[in-house]
Amino acid sequence: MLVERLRALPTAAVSDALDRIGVEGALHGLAPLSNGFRAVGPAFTVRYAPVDETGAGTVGDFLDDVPPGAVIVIDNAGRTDVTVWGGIMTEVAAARGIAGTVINGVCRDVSVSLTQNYPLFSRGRFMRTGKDRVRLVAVGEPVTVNGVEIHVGALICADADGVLAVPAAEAERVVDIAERIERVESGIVSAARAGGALREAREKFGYHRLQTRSRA
Ligand SMILES: O=C([O-])CC(=O)C(=O)O
Ligand SMILES: [Mg+2]
Repeated sequence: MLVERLRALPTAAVSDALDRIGVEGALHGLAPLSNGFRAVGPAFTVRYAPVDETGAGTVGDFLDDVPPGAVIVIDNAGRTDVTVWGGIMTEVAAARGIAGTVINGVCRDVSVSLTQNYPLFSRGRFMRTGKDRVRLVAVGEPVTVNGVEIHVGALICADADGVLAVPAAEAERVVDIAERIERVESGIVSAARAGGALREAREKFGYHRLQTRSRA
């Protein structure tokens, strides 16, 4: 299954595979709260906006609608001054088998995520709540993070290096290419460890052009 194959791949190889087919999927500026965090699964998208004149707004009630195995992608327009995720949400998401949460913004109650080993990826951490400050404006609609459009069902792949969104229609091709890149890179390391020159191993295996755009 595609999600399982993706789970075995580092984001670095998947990113190179996206480069190779000319698709933008890397979400610049997002990082895990802990280097051990890894999350792979179909995106469940959510978007927030600042509260309007009614002042009514809150954080997180959509969680009851998220299926197990999904990766929640929250777009709060990159805001770092108010949270859109916290400890209660972490506890509930972890208990329900949600694969992780990616936030174009910040979260709080970080220690709960670390204790629960629940994978969170964000622009950072901050304690001031989004309650009364943001309102949910879309669930299940495409969101755009740093120019990358993410649709529901795009495969999210996140690890210590950061977060990628792979469009569902390209996922099989991307996984095939990324697996090949991993095999080639292993071959280079083996050849260099066996005493060969790194320069020669890279040349022989075509390292410099693994990620180069190709129509083949
Ligand atoms: O206000 C928030 O960011 C939500 C929060 O603390 C929680 O879910 O525990
Ligand atoms: Mg809290």
